[in-house]
Amino acid sequence: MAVLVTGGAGYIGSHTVAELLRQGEQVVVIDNLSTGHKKAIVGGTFYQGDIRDRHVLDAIFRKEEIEAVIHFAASSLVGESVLEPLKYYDNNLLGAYTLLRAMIDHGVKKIVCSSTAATYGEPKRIPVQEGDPTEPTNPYGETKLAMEHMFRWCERAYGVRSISLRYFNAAGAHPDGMIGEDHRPESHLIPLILQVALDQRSLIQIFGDDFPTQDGTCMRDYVHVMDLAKAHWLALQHLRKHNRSEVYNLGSDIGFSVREVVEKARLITGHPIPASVSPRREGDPAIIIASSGKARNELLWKPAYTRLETIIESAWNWHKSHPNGYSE
Ligand SMILES: NC(=O)c1ccc[n+]([C@@H]2O[C@H](COP(=O)([O-])OP(=O)(O)OC[C@H]3O[C@@H](n4cnc5c(N)ncnc54)[C@H](O)[C@@H]3O)[C@@H](O)[C@H]2O)c1
Ligand SMILES: O=c1ccn([C@@H]2O[C@H](COP(=O)(O)OP(=O)(O)O[C@H]3O[C@H](CO)[C@@H](O)[C@H](O)[C@H]3O)[C@@H](O)[C@H]2O)c(=O)[nH]1
Repeated sequence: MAVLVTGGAGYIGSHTVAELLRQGEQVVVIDNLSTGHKKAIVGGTFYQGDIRDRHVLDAIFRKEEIEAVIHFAASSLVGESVLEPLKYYDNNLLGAYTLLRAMIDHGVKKIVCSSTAATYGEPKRIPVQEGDPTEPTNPYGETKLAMEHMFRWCERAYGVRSISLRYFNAAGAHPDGMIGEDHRPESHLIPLILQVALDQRSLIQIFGDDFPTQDGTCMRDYVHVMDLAKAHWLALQHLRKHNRSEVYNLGSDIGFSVREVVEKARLITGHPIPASVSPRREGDPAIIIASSGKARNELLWKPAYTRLETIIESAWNWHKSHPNGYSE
């Protein structure tokens, strides 16, 4: 039996495929390569296709023996989602719906899916726990929350069990140096900062310094992509053993401001990394920091790369050795 990974050519998906293969799982990947890279798929059987295309899904479910699905395929940029909300309803909600419908029709009843800290919006308390209010401040978080709810309703009606993993800010790269982050255009803070360190950009723009935080810049919880990958395998094991739906936060449980991230990157790269302050980016909450105690207790998740220095160093190793990402 195989695990179907949607979005396995993407950043977090490709690291999870590597981890699943290391654990001895059979892997099948579906990806439309809209933001992913064929070179990032380190093994398994690859189908190039769109999860909103029922014919492709039917062909995969008929041909492969799929036991469970790990679902990454989505659009995931906060700023873009404010400018193009319908793209998010289409890809994230219609995508999840079409996938779920196909799973049900083919008798596949386990799914681990990528959710996000953006489901909380501006958290009511820090660190944020899974039972806290979810009030997204952007369409991206809204569509991921709707996806979570859809899975929960389908548990009762069709017996589908889901684990939704709400990741905080993914960063870092595989220690082997074979895969890493390559988004085009890049919009995430750490890779953008490292592009400045590689002299590919002249400066990093800090989106707002008037937030209610210690230095006025947004605070985020950065979690290593290898730790996220491991959590997916643990979640799959949990579903196999307990057959129960759950939601888990996945973060390092420590917050760093944008200025602190820039400062740490200066120390690690030895580059001055010029920065300038520009207006706030719409949809950005001031502070998001996880409480990941539930995942640590129930999934026995033990993140190995929790220090921000280690996370930035690992990303820096990838960017230095692949200055043009997968294009080389
Ligand atoms: N990167 C983060 O910090 C972060 C944080 C929280 C949640 N997430 C979630 O994790 C998941 C993966 O994020 P990522 O950073 O690896 O993104 P990514 O863009 O690198 O990966 C997404 C992959 O899905 C594919 N894809 C997109 N739409 C598709 C479709 N309709 N059919 C088939 N393939 C499709 C893309 O080609 C890409 O390979 C997303 O669901 C995202 O919302 C990411
Ligand atoms: O050039 C930049 C880019 C980002 N930021 C700031 O840096 C922080 C992190 O931004 P970014 O790396 O774009 O991540 P987020 O917008 O926090 O979103 C990420 O983290 C979320 C979970 O917290 C996920 O849901 C999203 O998919 C993922 O893109 C935010 O405060 C941004 O305003 C800047 O100041 N300048």
